[in-house]
Amino acid sequence: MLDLCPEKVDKYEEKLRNFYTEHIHGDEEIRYCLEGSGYFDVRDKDDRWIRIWIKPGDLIVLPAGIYHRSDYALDDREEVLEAWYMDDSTEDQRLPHHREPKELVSLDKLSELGVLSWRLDADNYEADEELKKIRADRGYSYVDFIEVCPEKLPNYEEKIKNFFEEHLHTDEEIRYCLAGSGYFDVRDRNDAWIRVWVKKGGMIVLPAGIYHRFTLDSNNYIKAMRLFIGDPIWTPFNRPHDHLPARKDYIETFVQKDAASPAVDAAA
Ligand SMILES: CSCCC(=O)/C(O)=C/O
Ligand SMILES: [Fe+2]
Ligand code: NI
Repeated sequence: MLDLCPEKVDKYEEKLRNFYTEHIHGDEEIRYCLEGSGYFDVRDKDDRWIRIWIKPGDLIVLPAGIYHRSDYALDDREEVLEAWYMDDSTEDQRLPHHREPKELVSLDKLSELGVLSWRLDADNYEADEELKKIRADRGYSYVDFIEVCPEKLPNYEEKIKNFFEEHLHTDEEIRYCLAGSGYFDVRDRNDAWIRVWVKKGGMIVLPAGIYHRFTLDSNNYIKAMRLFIGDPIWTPFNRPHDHLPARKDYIETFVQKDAASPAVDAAA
């Protein structure tokens, strides 16, 4: 019997984190919910998450070998933002490119690279008080919208190609996904690619000076809000542009500062 609450379980937070880390077992996982509720997430054959809500009286059997995780009270950003280390394959950029076995990266680890994230209510972005507060706190005075698909984006092919060229900006890149999804790839401290999957409701900030790129995923569509402090500058500086002050500042703030920490080092 497992009574999962902070009062009754030792190292409650750590347990929750472990439950929520994607994993498999060699045997069936059988759970019967007596009180409270929780989520079991399982992967479908296309590697998408299916969320199952279990409530009192529900019995669930996960077969041996299925990738899954369970969520009882966790950071709900992870429903719309996932990150992992990429493999080295040059196959279709719109595929997930997980390593084998998968190496997931937590949102806390991303924040150590300066990549910030929120989960917001994308169906209510016009009246959303949380978005208003983020904008006020961070000075995001400018807003526009971009839809990445051949019908809506002028010079679609050229733009798609440019987005996927590794580059940096001299200002933050702030994107809030209102529909669809896409991959923002960022370099870690060892220059390994971390793929950040941003889905509807996910908002990310890439700090000035971080090398990154963007691609659609296999759903081939994203609608995003673009935010900016003041008048927007979208100029990408393709790698290498290491002499730019924004790059030097990034290195000083997020690479050298914690160089001894293995937290977001691919080699760790
Ligand atoms: C979904 S926004 C398109 C990508 C973009 O604007 C950019 O700058 C990528 O680095
Ligand atoms: Fe960019
Ligand atoms: Ni399990």
